[in-house]
Amino acid sequence: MIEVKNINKSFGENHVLHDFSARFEAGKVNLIIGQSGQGKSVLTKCIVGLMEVDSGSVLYNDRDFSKMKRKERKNIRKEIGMLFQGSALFDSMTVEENIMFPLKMFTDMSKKEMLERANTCLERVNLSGRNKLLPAELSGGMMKRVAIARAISMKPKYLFCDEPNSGLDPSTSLLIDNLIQEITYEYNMTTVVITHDMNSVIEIGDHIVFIHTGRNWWQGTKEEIIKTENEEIIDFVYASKFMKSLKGKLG
Ligand SMILES: Nc1ncnc2c1ncn2[C@@H]1O[C@H](COP(=O)(O)OP(=O)(O)OP(=O)(O)O)[C@@H](O)[C@H]1O
Repeated sequence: MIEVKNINKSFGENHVLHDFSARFEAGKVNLIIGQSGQGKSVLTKCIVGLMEVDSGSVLYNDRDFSKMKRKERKNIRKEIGMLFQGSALFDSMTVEENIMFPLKMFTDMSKKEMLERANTCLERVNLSGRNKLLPAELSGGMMKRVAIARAISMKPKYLFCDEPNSGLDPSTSLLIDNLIQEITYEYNMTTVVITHDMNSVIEIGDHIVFIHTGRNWWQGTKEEIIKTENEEIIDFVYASKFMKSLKGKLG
């Protein structure tokens, strides 16, 4: 579980996060949604320690990240898997080498152990036997699956996904969403997904945090978001007049 308590973050005069608090539970897909520029990326960077908060705290299973020394932070980072926008695979490395990269960096596993782990992860994302392919030989959906395999190679407790569906067609997006959901439940991970994709919200949103003006404006489940009368959410979810006209029918 990750708990964010009263975070404030400013850049000069620009006060981006205002007393932001939220809980992201283990074994759940937690979504952070909101319009552009509302603070989703800044919040996520503060949580994973890529940015320092001005005040407030971030707790990983009750361990206060902001009070930790460098070494302790490093240990927490080993427990975090990251799935970046656009997959961010190393072009010159094969599928297998990409997946083994974090293992080489952060563990003292033998080559044989790393290969075994890479094969297990590849199997989990339905890409068994594709070990020797280069990223250029993969489709966008396959690249994303390799990136997921790499993200879970260290058996993370926490998984962060930044716009996992960007650039994918609707059916491939659904496959990726389902895979993220399945591995979250299977490994009891605390998964945090930043997304603009309403299909993802409806498909996998166990817990949804809607960020608006840098505040935790609304939170709830996928069932609740469809029914809410919160004006800002309605504007976000049903962005067009056409979608607004469907609202009653969907609810
Ligand atoms: N490194 C930075 N230095 C200064 N200001 C920043 C920095 N990073 C973000 N900001 C500001 O913080 C605010 C929130 O940005 P953020 O990237 O978190 O928005 P977002 O909700 O993730 O938007 P998008 O959906 O477009 O990615 C913006 O006003 C942005 O200009």
